[in-house]
Amino acid sequence: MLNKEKVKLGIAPIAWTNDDLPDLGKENTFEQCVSEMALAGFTGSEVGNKYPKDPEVLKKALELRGVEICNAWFSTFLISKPYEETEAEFEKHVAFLAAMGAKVVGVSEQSYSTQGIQDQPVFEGKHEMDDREWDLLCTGLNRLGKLSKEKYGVALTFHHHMGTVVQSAAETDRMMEHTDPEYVSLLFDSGHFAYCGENPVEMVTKHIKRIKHVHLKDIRPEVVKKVREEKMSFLAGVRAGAFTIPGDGCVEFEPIFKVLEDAAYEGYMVVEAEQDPAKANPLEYAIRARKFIAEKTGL
Ligand SMILES: O=C1C[C@@H](O)[C@H](O)[C@@H](O)C1=O
Ligand SMILES: [Co+2]
Repeated sequence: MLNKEKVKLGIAPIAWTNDDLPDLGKENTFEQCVSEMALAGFTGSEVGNKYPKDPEVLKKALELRGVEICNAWFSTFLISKPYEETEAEFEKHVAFLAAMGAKVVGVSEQSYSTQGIQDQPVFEGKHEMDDREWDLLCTGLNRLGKLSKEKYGVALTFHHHMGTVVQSAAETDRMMEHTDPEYVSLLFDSGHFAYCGENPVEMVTKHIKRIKHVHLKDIRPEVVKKVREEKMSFLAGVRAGAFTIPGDGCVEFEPIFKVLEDAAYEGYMVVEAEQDPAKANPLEYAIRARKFIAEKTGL
């Protein structure tokens, strides 16, 4: 059994309103989103664009609903911009998270990322880093992680992601190997490994000692096949329903939960399933996801 005191459950606002595709869920308000998260039985949330920027205002709205902020995405540009530029933005972001009481920050290297490019097939043309870029990335992550840990008590967790320089198992392994475990941990996202054809169970097993945040994301394999065959972009795939809640796709979650349980994982598991809210009612899917987690883990 996963330890109820140590493992908390969150859900990402991206199922209600998608910051990368603002027309998806534009009618859904911040209040509806966080109220429905609470109603479905989640106590943690990540941060969306509609969330109040003032930490006190946000805290009050969340406390009323028994929800807290557990993480927020941060895009780094360590291999394409001067380190200082990324650090200045990162520090503001981490200060906000620390004020909200979050324990981790989820970082993704977005230099040359194809994730937001509408007409770029997600399975083609991804940037491959050379040795110099690998060094810039890993050195930069260590520096950012040291800053967030030592100044704010927030752990840097790295999010591997489709269309980015760290997408595959080999790229994730290399990033982990060349960063300092003191300062850089992994944000394990089951959906992104499954999407690019990697085995999420192998990846969670290999990196469990350094995983400090988990995204529970599932994929619809028939949609991902279509994305590959029809050379669709990442965002076109999202619209078509490539992602869904855990238990609704082909990812095997039982062995993933078992690895987390055996390692006495402590931290958040966050349901993250961006899809069109007009087709997949966010409250309904949140309730289904919560039920699935309860059935499989006892949480
Ligand atoms: O953690 C994530 C944040 C999103 O913005 C992203 O595109 C999604 O796929 C994801 O895993
Ligand atoms: Co994710």
